Amino acid sequence: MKKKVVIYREVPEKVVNTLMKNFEVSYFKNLHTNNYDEFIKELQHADGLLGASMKMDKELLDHAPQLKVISNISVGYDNLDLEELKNRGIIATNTPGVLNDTTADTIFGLLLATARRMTELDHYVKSGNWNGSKNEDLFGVDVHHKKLGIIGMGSIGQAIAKRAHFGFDMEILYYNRSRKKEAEEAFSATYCSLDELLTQSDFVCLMIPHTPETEKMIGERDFQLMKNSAIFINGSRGKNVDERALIKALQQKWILRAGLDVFEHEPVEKDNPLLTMPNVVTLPHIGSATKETREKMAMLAAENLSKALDGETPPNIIR
Ligand SMILES: NC(=O)C1=CN([C@@H]2O[C@H](COP(=O)(O)OP(=O)(O)OC[C@H]3O[C@@H](n4cnc5c(N)ncnc54)[C@H](O)[C@@H]3O)[C@@H](O)[C@H]2O)C=CC1
Ligand SMILES: O=C(O)C(=O)CO
Repeated sequence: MKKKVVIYREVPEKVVNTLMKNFEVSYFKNLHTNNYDEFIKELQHADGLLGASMKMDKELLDHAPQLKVISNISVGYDNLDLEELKNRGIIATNTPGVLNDTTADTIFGLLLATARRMTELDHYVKSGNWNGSKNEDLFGVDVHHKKLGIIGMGSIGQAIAKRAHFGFDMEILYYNRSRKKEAEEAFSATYCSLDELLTQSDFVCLMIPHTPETEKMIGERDFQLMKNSAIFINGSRGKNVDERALIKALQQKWILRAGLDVFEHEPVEKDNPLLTMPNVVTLPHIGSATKETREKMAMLAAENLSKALDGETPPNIIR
């Protein structure tokens, strides 16, 4: 009898077709309140689960007694309760590497858009306000030759550093759990303490995973340490930042602007004050979301899942 796989996210047709060759597949392209009960029913017999960002905790896992693998279509795995999975003997996998360049492009683009006020100016032109010469109140700040502080010099942090160093002549500071000699050699990056990074950087870019240790890692004290001219970019997870402190920092002008791809609650609440601040550029957690990269991620996730169910070692086991 074929093993059963449940997919709870939209994936390219070719991923579904590949999995259907070897497994019985239940595909929930759009999981919502109307089909959630059906999804829970399917979990009862699932051997593998493929998707992204759904919280996999004790309560959900109780509905999946024969589950052997959870394959995340993401590099971040803060949706998984790893301790609980370990206790149940469930393998977890993720999709590192294939999204580095795409995510770095998005986050660097967000940095540029925030510094040069591109969304504000787009609105200015489209709403017919461009009537004559442009005053200083529309000017942005330079990115090139400035100091970029990267918190989390992992794979994506390094792809951002590459763009900053080679494309924009930026000086790079970084803070990480351990030193990254390869980044020091490749991008002349300087390792420093978090406080040094915060006080010296013109741009602070957060690219760290969300763990209990990094929960609200950047808070009121950290924003106060930053320059009043600093631009804060979060491309990691919203929960790494104390969002109330960020709002206060922007309102009190402790920092100049922020570019955010991620929020404490996603989708972000419609009445979140960040959404009405002209000095904030927002994106809907879209860092890795290009057609090509999402396809690569889904294919890799399918490979991880297939290998685990076939009793082989998947390439990207989370340990
Ligand atoms: N906005 C988006 O669409 C995306 C967001 N992400 C987020 O970016 C994160 C980073 O991704 P990668 O660079 O691929 O991961 P990675 O594992 O290659 O890099 C993370 C770095 O953070 C460091 N680190 C971890 N905990 C730390 C701590 N407590 N203190 C200091 N350093 C610490 C690690 O040593 C590592 O160098 C993901 O976990 C995910 O949350 C990833 C992809 C897309
Ligand atoms: O991969 C991740 O962790 C994301 O946030 C989306 O690609």
